[in-house]
Amino acid sequence: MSNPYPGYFISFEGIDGAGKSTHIEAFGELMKTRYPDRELVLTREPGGTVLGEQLRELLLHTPMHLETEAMLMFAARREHIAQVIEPALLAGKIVISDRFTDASFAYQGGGRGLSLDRLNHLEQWVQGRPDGSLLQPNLTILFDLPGSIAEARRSKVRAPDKFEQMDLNFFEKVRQEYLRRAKADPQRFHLVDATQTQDVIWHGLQSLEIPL
Ligand SMILES: Nc1ncnc2c1ncn2[C@@H]1O[C@H](COP(=O)(O)OP(=O)(O)OP(=O)(O)O)[C@@H](O)[C@H]1O
Ligand SMILES: Cc1cn([C@H]2C[C@H](O)[C@@H](COP(=O)(O)O)O2)c(=O)[nH]c1=O
Repeated sequence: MSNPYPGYFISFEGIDGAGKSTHIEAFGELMKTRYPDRELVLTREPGGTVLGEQLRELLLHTPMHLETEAMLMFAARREHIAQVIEPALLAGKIVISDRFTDASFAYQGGGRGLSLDRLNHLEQWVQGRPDGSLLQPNLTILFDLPGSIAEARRSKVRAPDKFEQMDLNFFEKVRQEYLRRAKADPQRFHLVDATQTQDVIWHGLQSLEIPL
């Protein structure tokens, strides 16, 4: 079901190091140029609110039970939706989020092995609307990259957080769950072959049709 909001919601997804952050701001600028009448909200998960950023600190640096981790991801998301995403969409804005619920299915589900049933329940709770539909991005841009290439790219830039310390097998499972979800919902997902050069990827993003 399509979103009933006048705004438009885009999420960027992919395993750590796939190249989302490299492109997200430029993509936001592109949206501003293309749709000057629309305000843009650039945000991220976990995060996007004061509480969400505090939860992000905990989630990225503190070991915890898998179910605690999943519930905190969704708690941060609930706050994000209530304070940022839904008001912006109701006001007709374009929202671009660096990650959303697909990340929970990919990381806590595919990567760590939490049952998809549990995640579906949390998703219903947090994103369910009175008419029974779910708040979902209109478009999800998935940067797909083998874990080994992402690992090499990551190691050049920064000290790893809790997730980035996971091994290749973890990231391959995360990647496969992202790909499974993309295959199950081809209308929402746009798959980017992130092995390509930044220029080629950027060119592809520029020619993406956004039905606004
Ligand atoms: N197409 C590309 N080819 C080669 N290197 C790239 C490409 N895209 C991004 N990089 C480099 O890879 C590194 C990781 O990119 P980036 O930070 O954008 O990944 P990310 O998906 O946002 O990761 P995270 O989710 O962990 O924040 C950066 O050093 C970036 O310059
Ligand atoms: C939303 C969300 C995120 N994660 C993980 C994925 C990443 O490793 C970090 C966020 O770091 P980034 O540099 O901003 O990409 O959090 C997760 O495991 N589950 C989620 O729902």
